[in-house]
Amino acid sequence: MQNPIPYGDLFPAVREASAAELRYFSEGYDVQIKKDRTPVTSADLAANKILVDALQKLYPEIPVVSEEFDKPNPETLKKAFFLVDPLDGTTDFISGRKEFTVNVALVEQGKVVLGIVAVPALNELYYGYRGEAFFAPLDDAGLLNKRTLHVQDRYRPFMPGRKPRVLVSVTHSDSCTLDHLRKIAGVELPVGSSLKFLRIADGFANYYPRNFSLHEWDIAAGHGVLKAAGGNVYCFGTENEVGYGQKDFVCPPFEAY
Ligand SMILES: Nc1ncnc2c1ncn2[C@@H]1O[C@H](COP(=O)(O)O)[C@@H](OP(=O)(O)O)[C@H]1O
Ligand SMILES: [Mg+2]
Repeated sequence: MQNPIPYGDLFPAVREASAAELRYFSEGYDVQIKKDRTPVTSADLAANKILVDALQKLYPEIPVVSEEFDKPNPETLKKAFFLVDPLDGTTDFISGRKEFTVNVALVEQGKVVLGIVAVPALNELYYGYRGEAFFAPLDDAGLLNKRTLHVQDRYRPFMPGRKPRVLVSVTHSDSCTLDHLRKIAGVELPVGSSLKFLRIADGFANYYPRNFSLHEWDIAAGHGVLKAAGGNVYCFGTENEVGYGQKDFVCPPFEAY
């Protein structure tokens, strides 16, 4: 295990990136379509610059991988690296929905150890590091009103007699996840972005299956918070925790609970 990281030093940059996104959200922004045919806005790029600059200044020895920045060969990232998604839920953002997030995770030896997720338009900040997770209002700069997050419900997939509260994407669906949701027959709760992981950590829901590959930056920070709160994210249909630094930063289908 590496030395503990003073992750609180990152909160000012997370707040600054959040404030920038809110300005674009209310005042307008440009949208471009990337090579992978997903959208990126001027808000994604502005937040990305704030976060990447801060990470490189604060922790010059730790490489940064970001959806909107650098995607080195994962094999060069043996020890530790940051995974950043400056604006997860870009489609929600463009639709005027408030469920978009700022995401920073730290991966050590292939496992997520730190997750920081801000939800600018809902004034929420979640963070978790090595077994301790917290919620605080995002504008509570002194963290005077932080509270501990700990999952209460030990739900596991297909528990007999249980009808889970299941998180589903608002904007993306795929046939494999839809088939699985039909089998589960739970109460479906549409929530945008990486906020879904936090809605398990805060007890609103208990299960988030995705039988489809996303990118590691989409899930790492939410995973970090959920894991520190006592939950976890597993490769779909297994009890193996999702790891990071895989080829092209593509993560496997997963279940969070
Ligand atoms: N079918 C799909 N194709 C491409 N990207 C997808 C996808 N489904 C989900 N994603 C990615 O997953 C992220 C969260 O989506 P969701 O709200 O559906 O959980 C989005 O990240 P970004 O907004 O950072 O691009 C989106 O790009
Ligand atoms: Mg994303």
